[in-house]
This record gives sequence, structure tokens and C-alpha cells, in this order.
Amino acid sequence: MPQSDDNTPAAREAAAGVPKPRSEEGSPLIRFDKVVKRYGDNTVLDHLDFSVQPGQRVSLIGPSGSGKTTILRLLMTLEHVTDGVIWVNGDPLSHEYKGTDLVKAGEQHQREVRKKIGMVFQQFNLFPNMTVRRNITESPIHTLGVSRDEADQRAAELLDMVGLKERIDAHPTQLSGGQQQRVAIARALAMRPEILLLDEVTSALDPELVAGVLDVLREIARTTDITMLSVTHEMQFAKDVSHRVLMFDKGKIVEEGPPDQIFGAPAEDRTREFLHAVLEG
Ligand SMILES: Nc1ncnc2c1ncn2[C@@H]1O[C@H](COP(=O)(O)OP(=O)(O)OP(=O)(O)O)[C@@H](O)[C@H]1O
Repeated sequence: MPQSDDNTPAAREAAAGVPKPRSEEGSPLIRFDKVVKRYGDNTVLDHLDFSVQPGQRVSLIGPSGSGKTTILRLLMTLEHVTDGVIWVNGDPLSHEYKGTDLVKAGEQHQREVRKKIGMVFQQFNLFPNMTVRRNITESPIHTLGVSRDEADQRAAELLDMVGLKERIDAHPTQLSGGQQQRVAIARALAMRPEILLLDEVTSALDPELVAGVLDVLREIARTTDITMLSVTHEMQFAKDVSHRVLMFDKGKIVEEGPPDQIFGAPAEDRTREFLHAVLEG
């Protein structure tokens, strides 16, 4: 059934004056189409529609439990939708295929889609028994079939970018939380993903280590055109790096727009209340 023009993500963005970084006219890289996620009776995402253009950096903000992390976990196929479809690059994520005939093809396809997406978690999830170098090179070598030399060279470049090139032979336990998180960022980028998902990447860090990690991410935002979806409670960071901010409450988008609008002149009471609580609290 055709949607009313006012209700489409494109119409909402146009109304909000959202700037498009590139591929404005082209197909979205990510599209959520009436996505529902339920755990038992708890509806975590409620017919969610939004899309992300290639190269767009989007921050997801909103109160605890509003469904932000679930969106990233669905994209990583760590969870499956209850209803609706998630499209990546014009293809549905495999678990949304309903027909049994397609399940096998879907699994192969799901692996291909997954390779395009890197994620950095709140807990760094490095392998403690591997050096920093091996943490970064294992997936490119085993999943992408990259040669060891090439993977090593890329690891050295990425560690340089995150300011840790001297720690290439260290083990994670020898590093601070902030350093471990910077290695986790390098590891995600080693797969050359099109999409980088960041899930509250500074929440587990001591306050004095937060700035170093955010600076690395700001630099990635400045120097690459990677598509970025970031769940964050760091409002200044969201303001600095985002093309667009989505404000969530109870599994729905209550407001979206460029950071100047969301942080400077929010239209919705719920957004104002949330920002007041975060910024004043
Ligand atoms: N595996 C699960 N089983 C049952 N309920 C879950 C599961 N994962 C998440 N939930 C529920 O889904 C809801 C949304 O969680 P989600 O982590 O997406 O919220 P969030 O907006 O990211 O919150 P926060 O900012 O606290 O991380 C919460 O009510 C949570 O309890």
C-alpha cells in the first residue's frame, strides 16, 4: 500500500532540513521498513521506518531502553526482526526471507552483508590471549582471505591512526580501557567495512580516557566517508560528527534532524526533556 508522502523517511528528513552528505539522489545504504522487534510482550521497536544514505553519520539518542542498541544488533544480525524488513544496499538481511527455499541462499547472503559492517561495542571484546596485532589481523586473514603481510601492514597503519603503533605486540591486559577501545576501533576498520556501528563506546571507560577515544572517532569522521551509526550519550560528540540525529523514545523516532536543530531548537517536548536531563543531570 502506498505510504502518504508526509510519512516517508525522505519526507521527514526533507521537512527537518537534513543535509545529505553524498548520494542524496541515490538509494539508501540502510533502510528500516516498518521494523518491529518484540521480546515477549515488550515491543522494543514499533514499526520503525528510517533510512541512511551512503556516507551519512547518524547519532541515535534517547532514554535508556528506547531501542537504540537493538537497532545496531539487528543490523549485525545478532538479533532477528519480529516483523518488517531491513535492507542493506538494496538487499534484505537474510533472516527476513520468509520462504524456506530461500533460507540457505539467505545464510550465504547474510555473511556477505555482515562483511560490510563493523561494530565497536561498549565492552571492547578483544581476545585477551592474542596480541594487539593478531586481534586486528585475524578476521581479515580468515574471513576476507587477505595475506598475512597485507593484514600486518594494514594493522600497523590503523594502529598509527589510533595512536598506538608502539603497542602492536602488547596484549590487551597491558593496555588501559581507552587503549583497548582504540584497538577495537582499529579491528573493526581492518575489515574495510562500509558501515561502522558504535554502541556507547565510551560508556565503560574512566572519564579521563573518554576524550582520547572520541578524538580518534572524530578523526575517522573527518578523514573517511564511512557510514556511521552511533548510539551515544556523548551529546557534544553527536553534535560534532553527525549529519543527522535521531531521537528515540519507546521504540519510535520522536524527532530527527541536523544536530543544530536537535540540540539547538528541538521541536518536541520529549526531546527537550531528554536533553535537559542528560545535559543538566
Ligand atoms: N535479549 C533480550 N531479551 C529481552 N529483552 C531485551 C533483550 N535485549 C534488549 N531487551 C529489552 O529491549 C529494550 C530496549 O533495549 P535497548 O538496549 O535496545 O535500549 P537502548 O535504547 O539501547 O538503551 P540503553 O541506552 O540503556 O543501552 C529494553 O527494554 C531491554 O530490556
